[in-house]
Amino acid sequence: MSNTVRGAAIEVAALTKTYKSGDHQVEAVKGIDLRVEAGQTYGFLGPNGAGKSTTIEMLCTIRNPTSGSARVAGYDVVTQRDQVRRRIGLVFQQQTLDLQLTAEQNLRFHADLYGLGRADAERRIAEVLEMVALADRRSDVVMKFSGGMKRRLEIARGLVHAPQVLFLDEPTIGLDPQTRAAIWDYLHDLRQRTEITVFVTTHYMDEAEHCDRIAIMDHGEIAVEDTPEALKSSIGTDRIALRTDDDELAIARIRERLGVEAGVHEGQVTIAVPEGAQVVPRLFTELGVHIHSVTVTRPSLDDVFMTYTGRTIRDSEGPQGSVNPFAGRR
Ligand SMILES: Nc1ncnc2c1ncn2[C@@H]1O[C@H](COP(=O)(O)OP(=O)(O)OP(=O)(O)O)[C@@H](O)[C@H]1O
Repeated sequence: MSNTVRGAAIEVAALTKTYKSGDHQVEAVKGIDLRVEAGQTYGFLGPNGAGKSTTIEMLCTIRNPTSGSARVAGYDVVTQRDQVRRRIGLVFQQQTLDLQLTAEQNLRFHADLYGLGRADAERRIAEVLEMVALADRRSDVVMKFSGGMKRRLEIARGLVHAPQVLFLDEPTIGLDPQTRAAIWDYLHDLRQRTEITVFVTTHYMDEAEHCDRIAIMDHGEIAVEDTPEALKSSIGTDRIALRTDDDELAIARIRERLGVEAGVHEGQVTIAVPEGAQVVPRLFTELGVHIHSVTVTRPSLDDVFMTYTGRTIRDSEGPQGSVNPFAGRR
């Protein structure tokens, strides 16, 4: 099977999904448009409940759209489901390996499902095991593997049938930083060696930096879509985070004296201003509260996320959001 798709690997137009939940309806996806070029690594971000899983499930033909259309690897996800399925690889959050089988047996089982001939299967299995640095563990039962090794094997399995588009839903969730970094190394390597398109959801903003483009979804809509660099430049402000003796008073004074809205994020009073370093002296003279520490940072993808969703990605995992210092900037 050729690994090359010309033009768009994923094309989505006015895609919607409405769930019926008891006597009311949930509009999980509200008419989104997306285009992912072949060969790109595309990051799909958003707070919990934004509609990411629903979207990815529609793209993978697991769920039918309510309306609109989506083409993956050139085929329609509803009317050409089998063609789509043959050309995509899936690595979802749930662990789906057979722990009693060896690494190689798990991959062979998958190769059989996709109808790969014996010679092709052997070649691909050797290649993908090499790619995720598990070649020397091919004969070990998966039960003996660490969390990171299992994840790598899941990725290898998603690649056995040489898909044109690989869908990764939170591929590094719960892994330690070294293993996360290693998995991204494998993904980069994969991109160098093949023309695969990778569509990935993540809660880790540092990982989103690896993507060629990012879409941030919120409340069933695409809030913004661009390259990581362009998104960061679009913010145009620095972020100041303060530890104080009295956050409430600090927030009130910042509003009163500086005319800026502040919020508490991850335990720090946070504001967004154009030239952060120039504002710091005023904080000390005008707030009248004891300031333990101040940090000024240039815009990061965390700030981008906060600007467009009103939450940090870590806040968004909690039960409630918090005040958005970047509010009104969209
Ligand atoms: N089977 C379902 N029936 C009814 N409502 C659903 C169903 N699946 C999801 N939803 C609702 O649709 C909305 C979007 O959910 P979805 O799981 O797609 O979001 P998400 O961005 O993937 O979130 P997470 O990061 O938590 O996985 C939510 O309001 C959710 O409660």
